[in-house]
Amino acid sequence: MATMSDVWVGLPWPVQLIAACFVLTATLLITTRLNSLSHSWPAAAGKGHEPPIAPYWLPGIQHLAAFLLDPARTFRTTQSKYKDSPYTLLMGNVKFHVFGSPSAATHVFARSRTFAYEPVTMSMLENGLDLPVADRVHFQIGLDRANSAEHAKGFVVQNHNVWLRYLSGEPLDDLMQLFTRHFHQVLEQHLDMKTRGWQTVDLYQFLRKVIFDTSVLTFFGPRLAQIWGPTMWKDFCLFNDATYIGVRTNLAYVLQPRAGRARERMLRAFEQWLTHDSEGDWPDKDKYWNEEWGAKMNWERDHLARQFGLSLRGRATMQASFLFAIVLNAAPMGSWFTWVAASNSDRLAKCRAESSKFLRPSKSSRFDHELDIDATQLRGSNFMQALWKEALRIGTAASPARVVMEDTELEGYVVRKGSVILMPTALLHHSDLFPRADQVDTERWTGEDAIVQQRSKSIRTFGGGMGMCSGRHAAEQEVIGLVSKLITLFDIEFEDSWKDKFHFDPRSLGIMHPAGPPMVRLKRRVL
Ligand code: HEM
Repeated sequence: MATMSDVWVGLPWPVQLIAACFVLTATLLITTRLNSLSHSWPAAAGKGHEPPIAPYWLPGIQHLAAFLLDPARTFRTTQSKYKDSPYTLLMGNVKFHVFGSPSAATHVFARSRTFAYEPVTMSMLENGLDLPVADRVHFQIGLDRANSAEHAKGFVVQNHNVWLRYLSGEPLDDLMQLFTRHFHQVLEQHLDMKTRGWQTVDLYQFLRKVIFDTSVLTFFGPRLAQIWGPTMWKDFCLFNDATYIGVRTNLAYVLQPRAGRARERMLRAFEQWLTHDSEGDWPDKDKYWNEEWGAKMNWERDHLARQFGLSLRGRATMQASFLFAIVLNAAPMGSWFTWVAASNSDRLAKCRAESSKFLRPSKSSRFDHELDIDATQLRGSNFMQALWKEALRIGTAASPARVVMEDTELEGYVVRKGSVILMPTALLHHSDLFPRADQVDTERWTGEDAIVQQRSKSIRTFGGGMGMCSGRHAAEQEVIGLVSKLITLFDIEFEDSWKDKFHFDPRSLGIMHPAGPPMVRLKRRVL
């Protein structure tokens, strides 16, 4: 009778090779899984343990592949195994502790020395935008935190404060009025505003382009598009689309050379844009905007960057990172918020009624469709605010991250220096505080009771603490204003497959973009 070894010897060598590889791989995977299982048992809080490590199969890569493929599903399925306890995902041997409770997020965001956001920004600038090595020192933590005088703080904090100053209050209202004027001008270029017939568009791509063109003109003035040239839009899309992986590793632009070249063209355009009269003062006659710089904050940020001695490429990176921040999320939010407002007839009727309170025909006679926004009335519209919160809650994929700077305790668990705290909105926005969490329900946000406040504290679309999105008020005015105008000016019909459901692509950095084109038909309304 033939033994196993006789059978093995009788096999052709390619089959032997495949079988040997299979056995080796299976052994490696099973050993890794068994080894990881031994660290994965839930540990009680207050006993000096780190959050348990969720089991994994792949050595080295650990949870990275699952996380990149579908972060929200990875967070939710793993959380369901650990009930209310935090847990740890390992990616490239770095520990990412996942905390899904609003109280943990509040604690972390309030302690920016222990849980730092600078390394997160640095990763984006280093990987996504290839910040020159010599400039990186200005983004490292520890240079400035102890100083209280503004001029003695480091670049990151001073730069953040410039954003805060210009993206709130009067400077923001001024900028948003300009945004509104530019929006009408850009809309004319993308839709036939004269016809009363139906026009079909891919809502996402259409709004993405409208928001991009309007933002470039409003925030950077007309020179940037002239310098960048005809490849501007394509370059930005190539760069933006590669950046899901690109914020994590610069390899994304090596493996996708077209995206790498597009990024290079973008940075060169910004370099050239910066080399005009850049040593000069801000002219007294221009309040918050001029054609050279667009928004005054760009001039002020560049002034700061020059004071700190950043290279020309470093300064270009700073400006490009702002372009990325203003378009990345506002564009998908535009199409998703349109769907939230217009896909349901009750909501649409309410939105139109509310919009009529803060939109008014423009005094300018440029376009018959031009509407001005009363920002104070907009902020006071409870219904629009509730709808905005629901849209942020459901549409966000982001997981704000902070790097642990010293060994400490969080919610009774030990977290060690060098590990990362992740606070996924996939958990925070879908907790028990939000029954039927996948459905848009503005009623969740009515009343002043404690539960509404608790819900508000759970919404972390804009992050929190020192790294919190400085453009959150701008985003709110911009997107609510733009969508209100769209539903006021047009009847909107979604294609059948989008009527009842918006299909999200979970592989998104902040707000989820749609999976596939949400086709809509638009027809001018008689106002
Ligand atoms: C719905 C749209 C938007 C979303 C969801 C969003 C979200 C975010 C998030 C999550 C961060 C990082 C926060 C953290 O790590 O804790 C961020 C940073 C930032 N965002 Fe936004 N953003 C949006 C629109 C905008 C707009 C329109 C602007 C500007 C006009 C803007 C300007 C910025 C800036 C400047 C930062 C960096 C803040 C800093 O490091 O000081 N964002 N944003």
